[in-house]
Amino acid sequence: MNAQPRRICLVGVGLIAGSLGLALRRAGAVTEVVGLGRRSEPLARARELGAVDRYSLDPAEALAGSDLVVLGVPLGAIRGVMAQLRPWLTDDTVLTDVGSAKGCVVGDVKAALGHFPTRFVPGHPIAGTEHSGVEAAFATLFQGRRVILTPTADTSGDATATVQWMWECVGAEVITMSVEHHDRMLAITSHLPHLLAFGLVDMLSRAPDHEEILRYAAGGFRDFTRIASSDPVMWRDICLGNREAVLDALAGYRRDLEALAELVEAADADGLEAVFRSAKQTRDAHLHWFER
Ligand SMILES: NC(=O)c1ccc[n+]([C@@H]2O[C@H](COP(=O)([O-])OP(=O)(O)OC[C@H]3O[C@@H](n4cnc5c(N)ncnc54)[C@H](O)[C@@H]3O)[C@@H](O)[C@H]2O)c1
Ligand SMILES: O=C(O)C(=O)C[C@]1(C(=O)O)C=C[C@@H](O)C=C1
Repeated sequence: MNAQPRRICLVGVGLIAGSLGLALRRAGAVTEVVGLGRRSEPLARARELGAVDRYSLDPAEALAGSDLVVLGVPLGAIRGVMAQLRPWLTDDTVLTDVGSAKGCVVGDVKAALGHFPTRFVPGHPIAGTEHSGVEAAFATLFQGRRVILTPTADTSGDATATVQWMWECVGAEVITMSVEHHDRMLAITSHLPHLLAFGLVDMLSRAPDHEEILRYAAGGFRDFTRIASSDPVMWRDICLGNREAVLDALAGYRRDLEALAELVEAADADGLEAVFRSAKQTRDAHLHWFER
C-alpha cells in the first residue's frame, strides 16, 4: 500500500538516522521527519541541524501518523525499544532498522513482540564513519553507497518496496539477501577489520613505551586504525550479535596470520611476495566498491 510514506519516524537520531533525516529532508521525500528518543537535548540539536522536523520523547506522539519507522538505535537497544513501541504500532506501520548485524535483530524483535512482523524489513546501510551522534551526521552519507535489505520469507513485498524507496531517495543502491548471507559477508568485510584495528591499538596501548611508539606512527598506522576510534559499545554489540560468523572469520584470519609468520620465520621471500602480490591485485581490482 504505502510505497511512499508521508511521515517517517526515526527512533534514536544519531550518526546513521541523523544522516538519513538530513538526506530525506534535503530530497523533500516526505512531509515530515519525526525524531523519537530518550533525551531532549540531542533531539533538539537534531532539529537545529535539520535532521528532523520535530521530535518527541513520547512513542505515542512520535508514532501517531508515521507510515514508516526507522530504528537507528544500537543493536543492544533493539529489543527494549521494540517492546516500548509495541502498543503504538498499527498493522500498516512499516518498520526497518539500520543495524550492522541482522540475525540478532530478527531474534530480538521476535523476543520483544512474540513474532517477527511481516512489515518489518531488516536493513543495513553499508556506509558510516568512526564518529557517533547527530553532530557527526551528514546528508551525503548514503549517496552512491549500498544498502542491504534482508527480508524474511514472510516479509511483505509492499513493506520491502517502501524501505527500498526510502533508501533510493537518499541516493543509495539497494541489494536484497538472506540474513545469514548478510551476517557472513559483513563479518569478513566489516566486523573482522574492526576487531583487528581495536586489537592492534589495544596491544600497543599496553606497551610501556607506547607514547614513544606512537610518535613514529604515520599514514599506514592511521589508515589501518581509523576505525579503532569507533564507538566501543556499538562494536561490542556487533561482535556479540554476530558471534558465530565473527568467530569463523577470526579463525580463518588467525590461520593465515600464522602462515604469514611461518613465511617470515623461514625467510621465504617468494612465498611472502606471492601473498602480498595476490592481496594487492585483489584490492586494486575491487577498489571501486569501497573508495569514496
Ligand atoms: N556508525 C556506523 O558506521 C554504522 C554504519 C552502518 C550501520 N550502523 C548501525 O547503526 C546503528 C546506529 O549506529 P550510529 O552510528 O548511528 O550510533 P549513534 O550512537 O550515533 O546513534 C544511536 C542513537 O540511538 C540513541 N539510543 C540509544 N539507545 C536508545 C534507546 N534505548 N532508545 C532510544 N534511543 C536510543 C542514541 O542516543 C543515539 O542518538 C547501530 O546499530 C549500528 O550497528 C552504524
Ligand atoms: O567507515 C567506517 O568508519 C565504518 O566503519 C563503516 C562501516 C564499515 O565499513 O565497516 C561500519 C559499520 C557498518 O555497519 C557499515 C559500515
